[in-house]
Amino acid sequence: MTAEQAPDVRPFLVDLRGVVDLLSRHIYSGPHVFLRELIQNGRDAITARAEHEGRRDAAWGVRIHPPTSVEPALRFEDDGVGLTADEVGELLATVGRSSKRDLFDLPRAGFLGQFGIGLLSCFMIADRIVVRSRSARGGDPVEWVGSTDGTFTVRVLEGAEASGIAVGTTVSLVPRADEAELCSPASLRELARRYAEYLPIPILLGSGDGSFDRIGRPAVFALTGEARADARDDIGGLGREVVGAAPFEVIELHATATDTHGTAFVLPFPPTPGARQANRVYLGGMLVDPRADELLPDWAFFARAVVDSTGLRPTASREHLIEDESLEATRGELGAAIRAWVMRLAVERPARLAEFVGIHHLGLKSLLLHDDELAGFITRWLTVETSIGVMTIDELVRRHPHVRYTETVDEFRQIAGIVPASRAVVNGGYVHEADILRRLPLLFDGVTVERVTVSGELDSLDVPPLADRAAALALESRAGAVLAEVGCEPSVRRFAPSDLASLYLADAEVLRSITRGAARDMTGPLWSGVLGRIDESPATVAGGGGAARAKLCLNWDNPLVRTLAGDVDGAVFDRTIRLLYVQALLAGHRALRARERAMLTDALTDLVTLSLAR
Ligand SMILES: Nc1ncnc2c1ncn2[C@@H]1O[C@H](COP(=O)(O)OP(=O)(O)OP(=O)(O)O)[C@@H](O)[C@H]1O
Repeated sequence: MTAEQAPDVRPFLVDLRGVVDLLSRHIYSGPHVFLRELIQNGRDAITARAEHEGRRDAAWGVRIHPPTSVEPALRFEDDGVGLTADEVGELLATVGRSSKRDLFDLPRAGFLGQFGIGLLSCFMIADRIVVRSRSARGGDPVEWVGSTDGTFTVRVLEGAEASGIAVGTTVSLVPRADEAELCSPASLRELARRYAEYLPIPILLGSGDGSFDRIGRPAVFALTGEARADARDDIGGLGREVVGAAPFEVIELHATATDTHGTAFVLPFPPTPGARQANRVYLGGMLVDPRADELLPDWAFFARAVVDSTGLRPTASREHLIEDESLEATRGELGAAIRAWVMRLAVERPARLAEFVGIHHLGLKSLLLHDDELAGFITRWLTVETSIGVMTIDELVRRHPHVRYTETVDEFRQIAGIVPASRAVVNGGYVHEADILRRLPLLFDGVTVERVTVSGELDSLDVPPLADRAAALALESRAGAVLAEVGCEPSVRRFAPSDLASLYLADAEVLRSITRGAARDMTGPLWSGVLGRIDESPATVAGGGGAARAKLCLNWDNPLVRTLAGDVDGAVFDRTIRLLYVQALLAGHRALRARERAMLTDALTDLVTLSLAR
């Protein structure tokens, strides 16, 4: 070939068997979608006929005839615009060719199809597709027969064969034995309902005796204005179906950007952790995605939406939405509607908002950290655990404008046991809790927050009265000698209730260091060395790990502790202190180390022996 010779331009050759395999295995989720594609083609053909004739007949629809013992083919009839002989060759026999794109190759408004592959999905259940059609534009009817081997025939029907064929199209296919179940009346009904129950055209399922069952119901979820108000009960009923229980609330949704209308149902229970949003999306009344999780913003985890749209775009499989600008804009508008509902609830029905927050508090907590405006409305209705009981943040800041909180659940448990009601402390140990508490000064005028620690609270406990100070100090030093072996330091204080003799208290870092110590005892030399170095590191020592020790807080108001401060026999004193130590550990839900278990057994045995000897 010389440089001047025109290149030999040739089209790609397509092996239809490969295309069918591609569609069935990699594009569509399964063979059942063939019915959706047929219904969609019928619906588009009716739209095209209405355009062509300038009128729409309400009776135009689609009729599905399930296979019978007499007639093994599934027949699918529509009253659409039909096809001429030329169109059949052009549109049905060319993979990827569609009449539903405009001059600029964009999807035509009002039409559901656009990719020019839908009809091929029928090859997933049958080896031959027979299409008979009469065009509304005139001419004789035509028959197109396509096979999985990639061949097709076209013939014009005349005379007796043509008589009785009305304007519209009939697709016939004999399902392969392995797909026969899919074409049973029950399965066809289920599929037609799933995909097309909201299509605004008659969809009739033949029962075999010439009668038809109409499938479909009004798309109440997409109604607006007065019609919506009239359909309140039906919308509530749909909500029960979607949510599995009566929805907490029903919110009207609109997104003008994509002509999307629908309803969000607020869950009456918290969603399971990690659950997807599962919103139902219809395009032009046909189901696209029953579990779309990209329709609403992530934060709207408490709602399940059902919407119908003409502006959102489906993927080629028509089973998902394309993540594009229009979906983003829609998400924004629908999110704004849900947010507006929350705000309205706060102003108009605060008690109901409190109920909502009570149900969804876990998820809402993470949301509030990122949304100041919502936080302003919702935070006060969140409940928190405090040392004087569970209460709303509203009540907390009214009773204690200076909010004292702990960073961990462990610290909270320890502190809650010793602080008086006037110095209530809030448990900030649950997920997001401390972050929310720290933001309270920004949300409420005059509120301040303070993080409290175990050692700080211990320091603020009352000391014994002046007259008893010497005896208390002597008790501390005598008990200190006993507890040195377990690295614990006694501290004599006064706290309620007085029948509580001792408390084991330790800051978070001290507890971590104790855990590392226990691990060191159990692991080999390598880990032992690593864990040891953590305790010796400057950061740990500075943080208290090296110097700070766990405290056994002895209650000066307790009669046993007072007795111990008196003239008690050395052996009895030692054993009693050890028992108080172990008892405090157990009461604080601390795991006993080997040496503490031994301490418990020995102390009990010794005390019993001593008392028997007397
Ligand atoms: N029942 C029908 N009546 C009239 N024309 C039809 C019918 N079914 C298919 N066609 C014509 O055949 C073309 C190809 O149909 P096909 O279902 O393969 O793709 P599509 O509907 O255009 O797009 P999609 O792949 O998105 O469904 C259609 O664009 C339409 O012009």
